[in-house]
Amino acid sequence: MKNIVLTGFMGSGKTTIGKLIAEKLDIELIDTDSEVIKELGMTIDKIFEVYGEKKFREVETMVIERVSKLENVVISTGGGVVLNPENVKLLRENGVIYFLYASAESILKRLKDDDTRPLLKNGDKLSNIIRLLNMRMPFYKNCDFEINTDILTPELAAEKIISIHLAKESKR
Ligand SMILES: Nc1ncnc2c1ncn2[C@@H]1O[C@H](COP(=O)(O)OP(=O)(O)O)[C@@H](O)[C@H]1O
Ligand SMILES: O=C(O)C1=C[C@@H](OP(=O)(O)O)[C@@H](O)[C@H](O)C1
Repeated sequence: MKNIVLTGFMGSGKTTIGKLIAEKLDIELIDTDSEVIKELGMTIDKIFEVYGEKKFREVETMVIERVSKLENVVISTGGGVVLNPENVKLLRENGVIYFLYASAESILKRLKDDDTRPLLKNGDKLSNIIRLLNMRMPFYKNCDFEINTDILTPELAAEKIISIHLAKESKR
């Protein structure tokens, strides 16, 4: 089976929905943020503080080079992965890319009390979300399928992705 690759903004539900899909299909879940954390031995927040975003992106691409060679897995990516066309190209080789849409208001609600996302830390959270979301939308829209998480629970979003994916697989 081709990999199920989840993309979308911070708080769009990639980790939550990725876990549900992996459980339901009984396949492995790879989380690129967790792989970067393992690689550098510190939290994402600390990586940004100590090494800066550029180094984080380099290691993130190194991780994607490795995990995109796998098959039959769910890959939950960091929200900035789609910004590098090389990452998208690699992930598409063995996978189908699902964009999890969430509005700025939903993202704010979900991440209101979260302080683990360094890009949302300085300044007003909603302004940061709107600015980044607008800038990134063309990159997210370039994915293969869009799932609106504003109107679906994680459970229903997982089921929808599975049904699209299995239907696509049966036609291969
Ligand atoms: N479809 C959804 N509806 C409501 N809340 C959601 C949904 N998807 C995720 N959440 C909540 O949003 C928060 C962030 O989700 P998470 O899976 O960590 O996002 P990501 O991995 O994309 O950054 C979690 O508290 C999660 O329970
Ligand atoms: O959007 C981004 O640029 C980032 C999203 C984060 O992952 P989540 O989308 O899982 O929060 C993490 O990779 C890092 O903080 C950068």
